[in-house]
Amino acid sequence: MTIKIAMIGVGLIGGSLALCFKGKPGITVMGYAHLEELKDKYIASGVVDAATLSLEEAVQDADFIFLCVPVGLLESYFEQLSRLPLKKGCIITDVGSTKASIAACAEHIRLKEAYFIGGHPMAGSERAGVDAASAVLFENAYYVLTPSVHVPEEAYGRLSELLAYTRAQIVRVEPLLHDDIVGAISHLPHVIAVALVNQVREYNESNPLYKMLAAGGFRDITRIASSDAIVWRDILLSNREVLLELLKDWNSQMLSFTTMLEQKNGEGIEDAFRQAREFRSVLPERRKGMISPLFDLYTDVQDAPGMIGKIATELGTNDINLSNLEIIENRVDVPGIMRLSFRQEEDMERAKTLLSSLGYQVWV
Ligand SMILES: NC(=O)c1ccc[n+]([C@@H]2O[C@H](COP(=O)([O-])OP(=O)(O)OC[C@H]3O[C@@H](n4cnc5c(N)ncnc54)[C@H](O)[C@@H]3O)[C@@H](O)[C@H]2O)c1
Ligand SMILES: O=C(O)C(=O)C[C@]1(C(=O)O)C=C[C@@H](O)C=C1
Repeated sequence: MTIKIAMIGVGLIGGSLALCFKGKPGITVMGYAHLEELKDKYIASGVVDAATLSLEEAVQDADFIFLCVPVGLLESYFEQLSRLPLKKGCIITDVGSTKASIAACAEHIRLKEAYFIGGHPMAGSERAGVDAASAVLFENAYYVLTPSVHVPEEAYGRLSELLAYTRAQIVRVEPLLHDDIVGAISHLPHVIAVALVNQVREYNESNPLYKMLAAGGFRDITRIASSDAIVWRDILLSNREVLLELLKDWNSQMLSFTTMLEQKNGEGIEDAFRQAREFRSVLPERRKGMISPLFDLYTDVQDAPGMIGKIATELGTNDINLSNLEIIENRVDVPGIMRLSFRQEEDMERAKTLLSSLGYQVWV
């Protein structure tokens, strides 16, 4: 039996899903591109089996259709699909970071022979486009599905079964609840990161020392400020009402810090840090693999040509799986100058033993 999957939008998320499915038994992945140059790029990058500029051709006889475009385009694509001949029992799903608006749209435009199941993989990155796609992006991440009451269990089961290729863990959530929660843990943090970077950017205009001294703390909290402008414009506008409430609460949090500082309330500040640390320490372990390697090792290496290659070769020769290697430009917050990241703790331990035995100073 063959399964045809149509990916509408083959960027970071669509491309990563395509990579999870492509080459699996009986599966063919067809990408839809709205621009000629993208069609060629999707094919050249090897992320899909085939690509087309025709939406009709992309979805013809498809068993699954994934809408992986910015949230602001979801409803228009859903509407176009509802007018096209689709295979009986076809499942349309999306990956949008908000779920209420597309759920309402699917409620309004009832499909005849197909089913809609909203989806949202809780993994991503600040990068965009097919070049950023990765087959391991969703590994161990949660993948939210928001089926309406009209979706038969059989269809939900078929989609869940396909998504097993992502190695993500499926979780079922109501669309409105999804938007409340994801608003707080994803959308608000993006707003805060962007606002913070822009605040510092303005200070930096009068003194470039700001940029120069920006260390780990600033980088840690602002990575997501580099996210794609169009994707995030759409997410924020789609979850506007939730965000307006969240921002009110955020302003209260800021006001509380202002008051504590005005009143020199050290105890209050300590409490705030302690409570935050306690809550953060019980968050589930970092789940996704691509940009958040689990086990980091730091080593001090001489600034000499070939050092990186030498270390990488030693690890490779000893069958130690290195996930990422980074030269740290700013050393204030970490002990070494090279960060080696491993997906397996065992690999990290073996690397530590090996590099120590070769005379490198190593910190975990
Ligand atoms: N970035 C993340 O971390 C993340 C995580 C989970 C879900 N999402 C959601 O995934 C969806 C895609 O985001 P992404 O991060 O993959 O963005 P992306 O920019 O990497 O990919 C978007 C894709 O849509 C295509 N596209 C743009 N306009 C189009 C149009 N008019 N018609 C057809 N295709 C068009 C782009 O060419 C690109 O291939 C969004 O809905 C986003 O909310 C993003
Ligand atoms: O890790 C990141 O860079 C992300 O922004 C991923 C992230 C998030 O906020 O956690 C962003 C958007 C999503 O819809 C899901 C996940």
